Amino acid sequence: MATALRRLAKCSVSARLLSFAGHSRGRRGHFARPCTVVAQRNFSSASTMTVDLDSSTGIAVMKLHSPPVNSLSLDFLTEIAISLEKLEMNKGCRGVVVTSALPKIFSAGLDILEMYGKSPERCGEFWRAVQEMWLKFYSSRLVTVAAINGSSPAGGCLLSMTCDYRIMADNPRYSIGLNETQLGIVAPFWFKDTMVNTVGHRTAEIALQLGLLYSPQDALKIGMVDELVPEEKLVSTATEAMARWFAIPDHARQITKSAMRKPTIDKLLSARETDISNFVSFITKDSIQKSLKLYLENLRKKKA
Ligand SMILES: CC/C=C\C/C=C\C/C=C\CCC/C=C/C(=O)SCCNC(=O)CCNC(=O)[C@H](O)C(C)(C)COP(=O)(O)OP(=O)(O)OC[C@H]1O[C@@H](n2cnc3c(N)ncnc32)[C@H](O)[C@@H]1OP(=O)(O)O
Repeated sequence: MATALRRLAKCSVSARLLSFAGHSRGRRGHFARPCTVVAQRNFSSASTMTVDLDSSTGIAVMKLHSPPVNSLSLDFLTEIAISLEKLEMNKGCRGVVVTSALPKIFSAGLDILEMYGKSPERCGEFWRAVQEMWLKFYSSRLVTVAAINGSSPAGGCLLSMTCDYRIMADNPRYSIGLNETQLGIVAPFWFKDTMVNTVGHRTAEIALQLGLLYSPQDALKIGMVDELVPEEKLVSTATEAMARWFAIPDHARQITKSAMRKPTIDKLLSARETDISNFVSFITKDSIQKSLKLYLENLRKKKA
């Protein structure tokens, strides 16, 4: 623990985030390199991720480790966003591979327990963290590659779709997609926009309404993921893929990325508070709370 805190302090950064979308604020500095950041929930619980930056390649690997299913709670979302921000501020870092340290699951999506039985204030705080994570990843100056080594429903799929490139383990037991409607909830406009930007309007229309979860093969067919590989080759393939992106001058790639994504980012930035109040009033409705309760019960029954 003491070692982890010391490493965290050593890696602490303070630089203005080089964000071409212009919405992020930060501090100036750099990591000691090579560097392992062990993010600690409340600085006292088990680690929720590791971030290893290889200073010789400029590639960081962010491994999510929040058992049992990497569900995205307020704390975990905040850790993820802060970790990306630290990498952004490190001039030695050019790209990040996001993957899971858990077997069979990339991320189970947003933590349903953050949306069930919580006060409106807490729901609002949670939703702001979801927005923040999306904004940071979608606008990142870094090359971002998702190495999807397990199932990735809803918010997990969203996280992967914020990346520049997605490689998934070719295992028919895994699935990926925005399945919100299956829970009786609705993917907000910026989840929808990210999906449309990834797979196109018609495919997104069908997938979102039906809350479809795709096998890796089907996800490849619709363009939700870009490549399938055997699981053991996932991280090495991601590192190789990164080389193609690194071959392009950073400024040209970043400006192009911004041109592609800025309208979608600006849409959320200009409606952030309204989006939070829409979420809070939607999620705290009795009928929606009942749907979430039922969904949670079914998850538990499935296990029993
Ligand atoms: C008018 C309105 C207009 C606009 C709307 C405005 C606003 C928008 C409103 C809402 C938007 C919300 C967007 C939501 C996004 C989401 O991400 S919701 C989460 C969706 N996720 C899922 O559906 C995944 C559910 N989980 C699973 O399918 C499986 O757990 C798994 C495939 C991921 C893993 O399977 P297994 O390995 O078999 O593991 P278990 O199922 O046994 O699970 C272990 C343990 O974990 C708990 N759990 C699983 N997922 C979650 C989760 N997402 N959150 C919290 N907890 C989760 C599960 O219940 C088990 O718990 P225990 O039984 O051990 O206590």
